[in-house]
Amino acid sequence: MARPYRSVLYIPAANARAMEKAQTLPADAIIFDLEDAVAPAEKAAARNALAAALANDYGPRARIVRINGLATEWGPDDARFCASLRADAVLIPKVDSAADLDRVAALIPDTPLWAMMETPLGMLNAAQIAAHPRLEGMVMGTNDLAKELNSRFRPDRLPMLAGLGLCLLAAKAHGKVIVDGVFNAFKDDEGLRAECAQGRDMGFDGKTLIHPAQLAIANEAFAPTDAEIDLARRQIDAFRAAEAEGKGVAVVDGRIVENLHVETARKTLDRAKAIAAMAG
Ligand SMILES: CC(C)(COP(=O)(O)OP(=O)(O)OC[C@H]1O[C@@H](n2cnc3c(N)ncnc32)[C@H](O)[C@@H]1OP(=O)(O)O)[C@@H](O)C(=O)NCCC(=O)NCCSC(=O)C[C@H](O)C(=O)O
Ligand SMILES: [Mg+2]
Repeated sequence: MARPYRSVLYIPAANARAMEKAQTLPADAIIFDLEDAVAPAEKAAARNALAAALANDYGPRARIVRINGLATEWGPDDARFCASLRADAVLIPKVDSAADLDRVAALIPDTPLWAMMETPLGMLNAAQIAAHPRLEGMVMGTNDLAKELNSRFRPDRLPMLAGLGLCLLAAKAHGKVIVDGVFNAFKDDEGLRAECAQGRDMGFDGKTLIHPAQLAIANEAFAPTDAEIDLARRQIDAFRAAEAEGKGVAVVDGRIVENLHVETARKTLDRAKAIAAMAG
């Protein structure tokens, strides 16, 4: 992973103050939202505010712009606007199939694309969406998915697990970034911490967030712990020593270490390095 996506903060592009504030917030990435967080009457003004904001310096934070769907009255203008914008990626909402990506790719020839995974059809077509050559990342849209499923919000996210799993498998199969959905109760730190831990355990790269108060929790949850970094170093050293003795297996803390574990250990160290680089 070239850069971390532990914390991916949504900001309504109509909110100039929040966009200014984000230049110094400890977010790995920012989603400047032209879609659901912007009222219909503010769509055009939000585009102008966003163009002005993106002239500013967001440092190492990835700048992702979420457009409206092409089938809406604002989508085509958003796409044309993004074609001339210096953003790191364009995020397309409610992607049902790879054909949805083709349509946006034709209007935005250069910028990497990301897909909101938030419809039942999108879940079922996750593999073809993840395989799209212009796609760089996926974002779970668990609010829209819950709406489409008519499911209830539960702390264990049982109704979401099939969709989360399908998208994770698709993203990992094609080497794409995948970020978990938002936690709506932005004043409930314990609830957020538990949901971040679940997302990290499942294999997500990070979590989308709606408020700056959520950043520290996500950054901690999706970073390797000191214990994981220490273990990774010891596994690499032990395996190297075993190899020097002509063995293919080492033992660390009573557990076997093989080639595949060394690969995971190297990824852990790379991830820690990328996170340290974010801090400057
Ligand atoms: C949820 C909010 C409406 C709360 O706003 P507010 O009441 O203004 O919060 P605070 O007073 O606590 O704000 C304190 C300061 O922090 C700044 N702030 C607030 N939110 C953000 C933000 N997202 N990014 C950057 N800065 C932010 C305020 O400006 C205050 O600053 P200061 O003036 O210095 O005190 C609000 O947080 C909000 O609008 N959040 C984003 C909502 C959003 O983007 N929703 C759409 C994305 S979620 C989604 O669509 C998911 C998906 O599609 C799905 O289907 O699941
Ligand atoms: Mg949504």
